[in-house]
Amino acid sequence: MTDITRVDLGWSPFFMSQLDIAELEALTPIRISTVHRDRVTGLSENGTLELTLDPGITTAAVAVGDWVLAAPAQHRLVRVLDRKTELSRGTEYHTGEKQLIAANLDTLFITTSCNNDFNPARLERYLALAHDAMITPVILLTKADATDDPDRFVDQARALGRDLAVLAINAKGLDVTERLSPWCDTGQTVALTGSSGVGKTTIANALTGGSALTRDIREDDARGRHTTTGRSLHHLPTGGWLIDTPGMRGLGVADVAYGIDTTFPEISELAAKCKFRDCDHESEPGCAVQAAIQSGSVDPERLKRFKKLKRENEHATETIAQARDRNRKLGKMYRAATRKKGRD
Ligand SMILES: Nc1nc2c(ncn2[C@@H]2O[C@H](COP(=O)(O)OP(=O)(O)OP(=O)(O)O)[C@@H](O)[C@H]2O)c(=O)[nH]1
Ligand SMILES: [Zn+2]
Repeated sequence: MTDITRVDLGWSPFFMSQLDIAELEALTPIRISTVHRDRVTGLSENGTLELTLDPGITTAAVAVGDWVLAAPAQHRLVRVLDRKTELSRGTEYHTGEKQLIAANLDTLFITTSCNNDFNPARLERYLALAHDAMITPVILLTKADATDDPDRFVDQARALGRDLAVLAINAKGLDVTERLSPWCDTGQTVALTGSSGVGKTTIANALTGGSALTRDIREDDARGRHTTTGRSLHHLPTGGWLIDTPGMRGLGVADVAYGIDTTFPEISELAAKCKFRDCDHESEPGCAVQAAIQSGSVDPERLKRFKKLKRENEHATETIAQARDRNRKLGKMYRAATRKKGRD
C-alpha cells in the first residue's frame, strides 16, 4: 500500500494526544485490519504489518479498527490506544462477558428493507447499541425499488429518533456510493448491520467497488468463531473504511442503558419528571409519560417497546454480571488449588 497517510487511515489528535515523547520516537501507530486467534494484522503508512502481542495483551482485547502502538522492527504490538468508539455485543444467552466487535467506528449503517423485514423494535435495538457506543446511526431502507411507497417506510423510520438520518435506496442501483458518501469520506470508518438478506453484501460491494466480504468470513460466522481469515478493514475509493467482521451480523443488547435512553429521548426526558423515581409509567399518580400519552404527544407503542428493551437490557446486564462473578470465583478457586498443590 502506498501514498496512504495516517490521517487517511483515520488518525486524529484524539489518538495523538495519548502518546508520550518516548513513544512518539520509538513506536509506530498502526490501525488493526484483522484479528486472528494469536496475532493481528494492521496498516500503517508503510503498508501491512503482522504483529505478535506483548505479554498481558490477548487478541480478545484488540478489535478491528483499533489504533495500536507497535515496535515495527520486532513486529510487536505494545499498547492498544483508547478508543473513540467501541462496539461490543452481548453473547447469545448472555452467558459470558460482552464481545468486542469493532473499534473507532464513526457510523453504523443500520440496514433493513422496505418490506416485512422492517421492524421498529429491531431498529431501536440497533439504535440503542449505536447511541450507547457514541457511533452515529444511519438507517438504510433497501429495496426501495421494489415497493410503491418507500416514503411510508421512511416516515416510520424517521419517527424512531430526532434528527435521525434515514435513506431509502436501491442497493443494486448505481448511486449507492454517492448517496452514502457523506459518511464515507477520507478517514471515516463505517460498518453495516442488519438481518440476513437485507442487502448488506450488495451495499458493501458497491462501496468497495466489489472487493469486499470474502466467503471465509461468513463460514466463520456460521460456526460462531471469533477469528476471521479474511481482511476485515476495507479501504473505500471515497477515502473511508468499511469494517466487516463476523460479529457485525447479530448484535444483542446488554449493558446499554444510556443508549436506550438516547434512543427514546421523548420518553426518557419525561421519565425524569415523574413523581416517583422508580415510576413504571403505567398507572402511578404524577406520571409525566402517561400524561403525554393521554395528550397524544408520545406514541404508546414507543413506550411499550422502550419498556421491553429496558427489561431485556437489565436481564442481560444482570446475567453478564453473574457470569463475571462466577468466573472470578472460579479463578480464585483455581488459584487456591494450584497454590495448595504447590505446597503438597
Ligand atoms: N431489488 C433489490 N434487490 C436487492 C436490494 N438489496 C439487496 N437485494 C437483493 O437481495 C438479496 C440479498 O442481498 P444481500 O446483499 O446478499 O443481503 P445481506 O444482507 O448481505 O444478507 P446476508 O449475507 O445473509 O447477511 C440479493 O439477491 C440482492 O441482490 C435492493 O435494494 N433492491
Ligand atoms: Zn412515569
